Amino acid sequence: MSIERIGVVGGGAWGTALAQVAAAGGRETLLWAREPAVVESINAERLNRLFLPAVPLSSAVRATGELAALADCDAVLVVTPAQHMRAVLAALPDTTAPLILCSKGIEEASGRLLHDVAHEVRPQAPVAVLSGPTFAHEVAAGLPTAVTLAVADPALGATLRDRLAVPAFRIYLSDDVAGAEIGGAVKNVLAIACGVVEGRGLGQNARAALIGRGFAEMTRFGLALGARPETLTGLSGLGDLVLTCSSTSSRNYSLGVGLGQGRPAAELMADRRTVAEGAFTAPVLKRLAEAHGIDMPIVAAVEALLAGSASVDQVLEALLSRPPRSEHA
Ligand SMILES: NC(=O)c1ccc[n+]([C@@H]2O[C@H](COP(=O)([O-])OP(=O)(O)OC[C@H]3O[C@@H](n4cnc5c(N)ncnc54)[C@H](O)[C@@H]3O)[C@@H](O)[C@H]2O)c1
Ligand SMILES: O=P(O)(O)OC[C@H](O)CO
Repeated sequence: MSIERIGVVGGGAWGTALAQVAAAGGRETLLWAREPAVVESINAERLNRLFLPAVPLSSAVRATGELAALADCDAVLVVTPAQHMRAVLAALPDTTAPLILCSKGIEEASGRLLHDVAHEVRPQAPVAVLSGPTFAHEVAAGLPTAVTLAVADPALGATLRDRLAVPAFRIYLSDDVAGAEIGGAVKNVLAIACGVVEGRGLGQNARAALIGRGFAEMTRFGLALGARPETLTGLSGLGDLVLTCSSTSSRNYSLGVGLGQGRPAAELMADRRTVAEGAFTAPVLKRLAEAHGIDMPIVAAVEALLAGSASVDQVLEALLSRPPRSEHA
């Protein structure tokens, strides 16, 4: 199987950065963007003025507002916000090209992981997941980055890796598709919690404690849903958790900082153009954890803050007054 022409669905920061990677070496890459202003600024100025304004784009990246234009792509990177993925996949032209899901989240209405959504909507297409510690602006600027590419078929994985990898964008293969997705979805919720710690001035010990205990929650949830431990300790799990929990470059962490400063979630979410996926993942993750009998108190605290059903001081009090337990229980 030869993969030359890559399509990218989603002209936000991450879709644009991935289009830049796919266009390395001057190979034509077609980016579908929902906003006509994004299509226009990429084609006319080589810039995505709305979502990634600081990085000049390769002339091999071409933008379109028509999903039908992706019909003859050999592979399609899907980079919409998680809650819109089903609708956009359903609107894609009839293609059996591999779909590489690059979004991080869980579908709120169904509780399904995104690769399950993709299999349901596009049963003929092979599905892969690309995830890991990746701030879009750094990838687009060519800074060194490593990711997990998870796909059931190792031959397809190798073909996709060989087409997409460049020296500064290292791709590690895995066949643990669910595991790669779970790390990326859960870390966004935990990053909100770490932002709250900063916003409320709780200190760096507290942030490290949240990363450690948050990782315990990610591990419990992941193992219950069939993820492998080495996936959760790898790039798409612990690697991404560390990145997102320690930088205001993260939209999720920044949202948490605002919550920690006592600003209401509704105010912080209003008029947001960019997506903080953890805000949509938290309620469905809490629901799934309860349904599976998995203890996830940090996730529950973030959900309560976002829903406005508890204050920062109340969730802090609840977390600190939990009965002592074994670290490994
Ligand atoms: N930005 C990053 O550094 C980064 C890195 C890795 C993964 N991701 C993931 O990639 C996904 C996309 O994030 P992003 O950062 O590229 O987005 P963004 O925040 O830069 O932009 C928002 C995106 O949402 C799209 N959108 C809004 N309403 C829509 C609708 N109704 N239907 C379809 N699309 C709609 C916009 O067109 C735009 O592409 C998210 O799941 C995110 O977690 C982002
Ligand atoms: O800005 P965030 O919080 O969506 O994080 C971006 C990436 O997922 C980091 O890997």
